[in-house]
Amino acid sequence: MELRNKRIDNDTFYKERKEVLASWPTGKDVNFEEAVEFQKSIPEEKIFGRKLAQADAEGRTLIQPRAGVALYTEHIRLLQFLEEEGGADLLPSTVDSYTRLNRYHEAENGIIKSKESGRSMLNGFPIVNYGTKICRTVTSALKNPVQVRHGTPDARLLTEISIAGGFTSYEGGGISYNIPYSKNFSLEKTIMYWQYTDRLVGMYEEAGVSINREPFGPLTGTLIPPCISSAVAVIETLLAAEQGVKDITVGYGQCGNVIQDVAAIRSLRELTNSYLKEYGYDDVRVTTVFHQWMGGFPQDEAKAFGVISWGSATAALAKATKVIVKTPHEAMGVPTKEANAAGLRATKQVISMLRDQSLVDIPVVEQESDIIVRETKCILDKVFELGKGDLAVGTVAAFEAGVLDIPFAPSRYNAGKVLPARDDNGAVRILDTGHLPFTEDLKAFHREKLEERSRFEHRPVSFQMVIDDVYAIGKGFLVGRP
Ligand SMILES: CC[C@H]1O[C@@H](n2cnc3c(N)ncnc32)[C@H](O)[C@@H]1O
Repeated sequence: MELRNKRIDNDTFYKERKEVLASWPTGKDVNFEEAVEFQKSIPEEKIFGRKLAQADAEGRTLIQPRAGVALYTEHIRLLQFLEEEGGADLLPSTVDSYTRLNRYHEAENGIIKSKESGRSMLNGFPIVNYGTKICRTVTSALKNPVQVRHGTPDARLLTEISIAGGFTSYEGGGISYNIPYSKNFSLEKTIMYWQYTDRLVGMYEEAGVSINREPFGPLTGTLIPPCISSAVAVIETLLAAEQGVKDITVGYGQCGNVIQDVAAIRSLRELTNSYLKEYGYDDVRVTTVFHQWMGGFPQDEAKAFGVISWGSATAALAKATKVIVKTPHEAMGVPTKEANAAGLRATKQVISMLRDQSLVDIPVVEQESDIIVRETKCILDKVFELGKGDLAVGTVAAFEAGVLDIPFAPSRYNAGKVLPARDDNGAVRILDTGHLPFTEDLKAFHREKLEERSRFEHRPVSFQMVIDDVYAIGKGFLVGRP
């Protein structure tokens, strides 16, 4: 089948679905009509998109951790602890790395070793191996809505079992779970795999079951200019909407300059709504998610709480619908449930104290937001042009041409020519625009911002600034000063 941004027809979908459900034994337990009935039996307060919509309407920021362990009994205990002791408003199930690569045999071994050793030998929850019934045991044991978080280029079977298993939200996308995560995975293939995922969500929507979808905003989490993460988020939103998805949360990873971060959330919401409207998807609900600092973390737990609180404050001041919470064990690896709950409590404390304040409409944020909107439109207009109007085809062509280019991404399909560096206030600017289709005035804006830093530091604008900014975090700073 050729790549096209077109709703997958039923015959094609059902033919592919047979192969997908046969790709691991637990796939045979998935029955769409039965799963629809199960999803309809889930209480209102556990429907992910409903809770997001309510918070958005009230201008509140919900808190959500990442969490996942190998044994499902332990996973239930972990998630119950995070909602009881951590105060999580929304729950995750972070999937293990083997499952993300469709290596279910190794995930199976991980479960066995975990049972033998009494500790989690996987870095997440292996949804495919457990299958529908056990997933329902997990999701039914919790008070709050539960979302599947992962990083899977071919997530078709994972989607089937996740939704049948009672999860009411699903993260990821054909670009955001490929380019930042994989080296050799064909972008064309992952876009098509994620069209399958979104078509399945669309079919649940048509059957009266609303599943929230969340493209992965942070991408590589390293100095990502807001216009690049916004362009990817809008593309994945439009591709999902074409398949019938009606409930979308677009995301962004904290970069560190508060004005720019607040502007990034403001412009992301504006861009997503305007592009949905422009392309005729008038009935898609849009919310936003802010990811706390995705860069390196200090080992010292008190310092880590400082980073967590800073991300919490920015999320609150940006009026993000939800914030993804880090833990004081971030520098070490998979956190204990206690550390995870502590990160949540610190976050809720800051979010609550700042709930009556906002920076969204202050002039400097509006100015920064306008820049991001103009930059993102330059990119997206070129993507549509390269695709001769077809967004999916245009996306593949845009990566080939370097029009879409994600800094520090491992994928061979990524040009890797765009070089970001921080300006004198720590905002992420673009030192080398590569093949980004920016207008001259936008290029001049970035050059001038970096010249300001150059004058302050008495050194030329150079690649050394990029290196210094990457290493600055480890020294507890944002801007890598000489
Ligand atoms: C996107 C990367 C983020 O996911 C986090 N992460 C990955 N696996 C788990 C896990 N199993 N439990 C908690 N956090 C996790 C990791 O610490 C990092 O902050």
